[in-house]
Amino acid sequence: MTPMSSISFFERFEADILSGRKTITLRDESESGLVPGQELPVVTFEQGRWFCDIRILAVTPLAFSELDEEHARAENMSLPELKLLIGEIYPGLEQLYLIRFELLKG
Ligand SMILES: CC(=O)Nc1ccn([C@@H]2O[C@H](CO)[C@@H](O)[C@H]2O)c(=O)n1
Repeated sequence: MTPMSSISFFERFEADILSGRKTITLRDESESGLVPGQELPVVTFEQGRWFCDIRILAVTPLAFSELDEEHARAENMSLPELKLLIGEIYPGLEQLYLIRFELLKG
């Protein structure tokens, strides 16, 4: 598999990521190949516009049914909001991957 050289986020999460309020993302298997320590550019899903770089801290399999308040907090949303959102992005998908990251400054 070709290593991912950037990661995209919906534009509406840009402010949360830049302020450090959002420190995880939940993705499907296609984005699970990221490696801890890897640094990569972050672009908007809509326009492909760069807005920061992040360092990957951990990639862990996580079932939809295991989502809890702590995950929601790290997404800066409530657990019901998070479950609704994941259900919209990945309808019916049980196997998710929890990606923890930190914002690289400067
Ligand atoms: C193409 C594609 O899948 N793009 C995605 C997928 C997910 N996410 C965000 O990650 C968290 C959990 O899924 C939520 O905050 C999501 O909005 C995102 O911004 N962009």
